[in-house]
Amino acid sequence: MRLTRTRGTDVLLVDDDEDVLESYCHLLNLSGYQPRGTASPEQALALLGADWSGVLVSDIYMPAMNGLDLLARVRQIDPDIPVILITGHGDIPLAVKAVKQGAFDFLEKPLNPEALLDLLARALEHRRALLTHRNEIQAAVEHQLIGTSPQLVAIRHQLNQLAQTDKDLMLEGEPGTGRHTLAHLLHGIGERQDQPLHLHDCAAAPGVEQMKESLALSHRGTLVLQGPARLTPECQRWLGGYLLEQERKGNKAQRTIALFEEAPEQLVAQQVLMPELYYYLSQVRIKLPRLAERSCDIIPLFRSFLRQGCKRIGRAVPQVDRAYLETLKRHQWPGNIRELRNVAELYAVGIIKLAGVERAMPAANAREPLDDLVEEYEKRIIEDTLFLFSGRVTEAANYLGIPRKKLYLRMKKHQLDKGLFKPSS
Ligand SMILES: Nc1ncnc2c1ncn2[C@@H]1O[C@H](COP(=O)(O)OP(=O)(O)OP(=O)(O)O)[C@@H](O)[C@H]1O
Repeated sequence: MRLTRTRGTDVLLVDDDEDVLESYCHLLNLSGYQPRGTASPEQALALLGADWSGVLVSDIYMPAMNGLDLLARVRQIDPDIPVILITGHGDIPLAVKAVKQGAFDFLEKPLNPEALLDLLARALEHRRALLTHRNEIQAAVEHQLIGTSPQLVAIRHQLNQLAQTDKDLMLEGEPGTGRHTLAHLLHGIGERQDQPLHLHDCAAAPGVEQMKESLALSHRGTLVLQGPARLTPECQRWLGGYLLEQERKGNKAQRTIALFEEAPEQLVAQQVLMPELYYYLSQVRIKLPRLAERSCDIIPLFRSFLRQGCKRIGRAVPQVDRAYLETLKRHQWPGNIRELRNVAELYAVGIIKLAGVERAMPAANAREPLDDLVEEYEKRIIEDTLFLFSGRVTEAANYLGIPRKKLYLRMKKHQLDKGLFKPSS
């Protein structure tokens, strides 16, 4: 019996006895399956891929490769391909060993056809549900993380894999590089998605008792630690012990994601991050690059934020000239993606930043006296910025690069009330 590919095949059978293969295939064909059989485990392995939606059924005793070795090799291709092993009559210890090593289940010889069909139906359903879930995760990650740089592609891949585990981890990166975005995304695509995500500001709540409160608030969900090096040494040691204990126990009370702004190794060297907490958290780590280090993502991000900004205020997406896009690419982006988002949102409301000197969109009407135009322009910029920061004057002043007091004076001159820009609740 020769195999060419697994497409269209939902059950792959492996047995060194060709007659047995024939009879299994016959039974499965009659039951509506699309089986393929092979006497060669190597050939079966060559046919499998990580996205195959079928089930592998194999004899455990074969001269070329025993079923347990075949199982281990299948798990290297995709640990979730269901493998059903056929054991000798009464060989329960071996069957139990196979299940411990990841087999979906086992059946004893002589095979009971009904039991085989029943088990196959369950295994296929399980596999299909798992692949659907995997695809959903992938789609969510693709949709929410914009960018095609090699760094971002690697991060997406890491996220897809992490979403299928319950591992605690550390996320390192400068502010604005997307640490909170990744933490929320991981929570949203993982098994704890229906439970709370709780943010713990370690500088504001550094003690053990405060940590215990946050652990209770994130029970069954996700705890995001913002800057764990700001916790007291006592709290860090306590937390390190708690997390380790939870991991040993299995079935953790919550998943913990620690966000770092500085390199954790440096914090350990400075003796502000306790080694026990560092070693525990550093088992899984994702490093987010600065935006300037992945410049090919700048334009797609800008365009996406611009589209979102325009949609929110109900304006058509404006044309962006090439020279301006070049300016964006050359900028160093000390505030990373957050800064880019602000620039794109200002662009959406008509303010062009970063073009060497800030300039407005070409004036539609230049017949008024210059002073009036300048006044009008200043008022519009202040309005737009207040709109962008939802009436938060300090942030708007920082953005415009003027002292808060000066902004208040200009707001008074133009009779602008910050309350008008606050989102209505
Ligand atoms: N890959 C990405 N694709 C699209 N948007 C992103 C991406 N990464 C981050 N963002 C957006 O950039 C902004 C900043 O991201 P985020 O808040 O996650 O950064 P951060 O590193 O946690 O910094 P901060 O602590 O300042 O919030 C957010 O508006 C977020 O939606």
